[in-house]
Amino acid sequence: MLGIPDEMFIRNEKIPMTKEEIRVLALSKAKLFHGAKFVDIGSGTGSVTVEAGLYVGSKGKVYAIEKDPNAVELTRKNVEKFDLHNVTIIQGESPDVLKEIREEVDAIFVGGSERLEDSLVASNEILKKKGRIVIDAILLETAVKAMEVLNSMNYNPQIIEVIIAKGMKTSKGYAMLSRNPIFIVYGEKP
Ligand SMILES: C[S@@+](CC[C@H](N)C(=O)[O-])C[C@H]1O[C@@H](n2cnc3c(N)ncnc32)[C@H](O)[C@@H]1O
Repeated sequence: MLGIPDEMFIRNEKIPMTKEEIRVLALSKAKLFHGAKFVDIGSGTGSVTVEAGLYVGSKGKVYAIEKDPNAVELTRKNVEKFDLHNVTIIQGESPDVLKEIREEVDAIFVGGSERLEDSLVASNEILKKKGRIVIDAILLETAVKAMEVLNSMNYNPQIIEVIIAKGMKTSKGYAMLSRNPIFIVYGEKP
């Protein structure tokens, strides 16, 4: 079951989190399954890592890659909070540290888009055939770049724009608060 409420994670206002509804969509586009091997590039708070770790279960595996030491610590705390034992946290920058993953994986999520093109090209090296890459982008330029690179690798990329508002209870009723509009780009390795 996907969709852990955001409130259940330990958070840090300086580290932006992929929101609950976006995680559900992104991981469904990744075609995650029980036993899958998954990579989270730019794990930040660890919300996607935790969600994926719970979903793939004890026979699956999650690699969380994060360059910011504070975010690495936060990922570690959330992995511990959810008592996960199938997560390997790798501190460092993608694509440099992707070579530390010495097996093929089923899906890769890119939530940290610095050095995007190089990360996607290196991701292709460790992804199984028919495996999926999913990129979460706030900027239009990031989404366009992701589409271009996936196209050049024959991944037949798709893109969706997600606009969600969540109800917040006030004294007068529910106010619908906007979640950041976001692009999700995804494609499958031929
Ligand atoms: C939007 S935030 C985190 C989103 C994360 N999915 C979450 O739910 O918390 C993006 C993170 O990616 C990291 N990042 C960006 N580019 C990266 C790269 N090339 N390699 C590793 N980490 C990266 C940043 O340090 C930041 O913590």
